[in-house]
Amino acid sequence: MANYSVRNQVAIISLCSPPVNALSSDVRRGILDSLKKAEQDVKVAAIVICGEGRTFCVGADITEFKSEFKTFPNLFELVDILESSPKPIVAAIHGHAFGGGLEVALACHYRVALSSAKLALPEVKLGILPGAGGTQRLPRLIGIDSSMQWIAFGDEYSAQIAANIGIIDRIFPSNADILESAVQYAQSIIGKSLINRRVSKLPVKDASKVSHIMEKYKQIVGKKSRGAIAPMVCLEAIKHAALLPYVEGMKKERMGIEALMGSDQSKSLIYMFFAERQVRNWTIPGTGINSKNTKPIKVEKVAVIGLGTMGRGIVLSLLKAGIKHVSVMELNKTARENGLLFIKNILEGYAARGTISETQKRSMVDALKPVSNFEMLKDTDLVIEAVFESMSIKKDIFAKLGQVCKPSAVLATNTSALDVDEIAMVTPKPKQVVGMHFFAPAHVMKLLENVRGSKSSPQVIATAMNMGQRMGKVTVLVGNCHGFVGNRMFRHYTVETDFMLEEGAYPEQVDTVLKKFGFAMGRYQVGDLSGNDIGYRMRTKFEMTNKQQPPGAPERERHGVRYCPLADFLVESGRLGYKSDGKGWFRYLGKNRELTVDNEVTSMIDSYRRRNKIVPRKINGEEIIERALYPLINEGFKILEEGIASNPMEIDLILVHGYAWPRHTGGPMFYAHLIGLPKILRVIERHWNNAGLREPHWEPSKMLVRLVKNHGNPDIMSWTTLERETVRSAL
Ligand SMILES: CC/C=C\CC(=O)SCCNC(=O)CCNC(=O)[C@H](O)C(C)(C)COP(=O)(O)OP(=O)(O)OC[C@H]1O[C@@H](n2cnc3c(N)ncnc32)[C@H](O)[C@@H]1OP(=O)(O)O
Repeated sequence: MANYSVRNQVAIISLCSPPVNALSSDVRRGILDSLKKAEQDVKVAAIVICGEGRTFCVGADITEFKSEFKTFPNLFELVDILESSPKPIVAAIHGHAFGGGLEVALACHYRVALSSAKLALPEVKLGILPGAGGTQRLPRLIGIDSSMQWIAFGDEYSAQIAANIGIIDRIFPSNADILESAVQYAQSIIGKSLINRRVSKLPVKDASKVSHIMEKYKQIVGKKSRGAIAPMVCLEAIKHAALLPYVEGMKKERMGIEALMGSDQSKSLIYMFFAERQVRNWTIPGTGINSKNTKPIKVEKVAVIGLGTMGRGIVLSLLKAGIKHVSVMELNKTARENGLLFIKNILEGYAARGTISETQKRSMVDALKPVSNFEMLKDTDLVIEAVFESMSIKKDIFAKLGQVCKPSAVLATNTSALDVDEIAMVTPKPKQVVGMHFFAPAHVMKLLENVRGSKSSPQVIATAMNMGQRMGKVTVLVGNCHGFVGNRMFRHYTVETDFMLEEGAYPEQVDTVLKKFGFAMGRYQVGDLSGNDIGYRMRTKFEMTNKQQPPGAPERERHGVRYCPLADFLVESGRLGYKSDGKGWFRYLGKNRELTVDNEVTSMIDSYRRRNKIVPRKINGEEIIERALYPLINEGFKILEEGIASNPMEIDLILVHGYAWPRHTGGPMFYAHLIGLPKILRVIERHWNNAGLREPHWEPSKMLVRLVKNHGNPDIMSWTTLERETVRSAL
């Protein structure tokens, strides 16, 4: 709803829909009714629209998208009504003016804001476009170029930046009373002509350059938002602002939003939006323990052990989260010095770019406390171990931590696959131990996969979850198993793509198909970037690599299971990827490290096929997608079945934020839901029937089988409940 009052000739319409004043049908109706009152009241000479509570307005109510066009006034009707008001309207912005909220502001005749306010048209991130005149009004205020930048990427901007380019007319200090300031501002413009204040009537300044600007953004969008439809539709709509009169441009905008709203990509992105919020409410399956009934312990002092790539990133994440005491322990002198230098340089960079102030930078540097022995960690609240991935080294460290740390200290390991329970058992209090699996570089990557050991106490889990949220991470709680959720699922992707190389595909073909699907890089380029030796080291642990096999051992089999040694050959011939002189699955040439196909790799694959009498066959894009992605989805169902993840959203967040799975498909589980579970199962069963135990990753998940058998293609939100009911009724 919207509240209405009048103060000294100024009518105040305040949006009131906690927590973020989304423009639900009630709020839109409230604005319209209040506007009518203000227009009819002869004592009112100007109008202020503001938001109650913490924010101005975050835009359309996403939960009402299905009925957005049905109830009067919808948003695009409302903005035109506002702009045509004969009385001047001032938008008073604090907090956020996002999406439809900014579009309402653009329809007002003046916009004032607190310096702390943030503005954005982020609709593209929901797979739609600003459908309430945003694509037509913004170019008339700030030009085509800036509008494309704002709308096609949906990023937020400070009120000051918005003022610099002409969106905001007056900025007030962040501690000012926004309503009071806006009312005074409104009084100052009473009686002024509105002729140049109706944005839809203004010309687009750089309209003549539209084709050139459009080309520039098409290129950027093509690279940055691979496979996403909405950014291109946004660009098209903005182009129409330059080429058509406002009314015609609005028709095009409307066609754009009608095409996008309800599309699979938009559904996926909205699902992601809610998943990122839902995941804060963690739960331990089957126990009744959850974020609502468990409190974290207070964490003031944190320690990080190990200053390698992971440790450095974790320290930076802690500093950014405002932790005022971060002990860092690295016994290797060179690694310690390099690590500290790296951290300080990054902080310098943040300060130089204005991401943090000089004062903040100084206090972050002051918070760093290098320590040289375990004794010095005795009053630390949380220790995060980030040393080399070796069980014996980690056990050594945890045994020492168990002796010196206070009993309430939370002891976390940043392992990416090792058994958290085994590590915990060397301490006197295994319930204090938890996994905190960061992703490299930890100060950049948004994902934190927290691992609950079988003994981890609820309070310890709550502390790790809370710390992740303080660091601004998408923090997902998972159970303890080899590789946890992400690495466990992703392994099948690499295994199966390598099988396709054996059978007839080439790395460039596989990567092209995966990039078309939406991955920023294909499986083989990723291998080259992160280093093909990482997987090799892992396979070495299980004695699987080519070199470890005795003479005469079958080349394509390990422990009775199908195996492809091509990745081993690559590493054993020194092709680790970017870092080995630009040689990996591909060759990276020149200053820009241009990716090129390398005949040496092609020959290696060809001769391997000949040696093993494999007759290559044509593998099409559909097969590549199914075989690369469906085993991973199958594993996702096994993870749900085992209670390693509590719901599909958690799995999707992990794959999207940690493994660059394209966000606009909603993650593997949502993608499966869009494709339809019966089809997914059919393909999995076909492979399983052909390969059997030689390819165990194709063994269908029992949960998937049960869901399809009992419910066909149930809604993703009901999967875990239906599974629980089925299992319970079978007992
Ligand atoms: C014709 C179509 C025309 C226009 C289309 C649009 O306007 S589409 C909407 C465009 N706006 C957005 O995409 C903004 C989405 N919201 C955000 O990005 C963040 O909420 C924001 C504004 C940065 C604030 O972040 P903060 O961390 O402060 O809050 P949080 O995200 O936790 O949100 C609090 C609760 O509000 C719910 N919510 C937020 N935005 C909306 C929305 N637009 N519609 C409905 N609900 C919204 C959010 O889910 C949180 O709910 P909770 O139950 O507490 O988890």
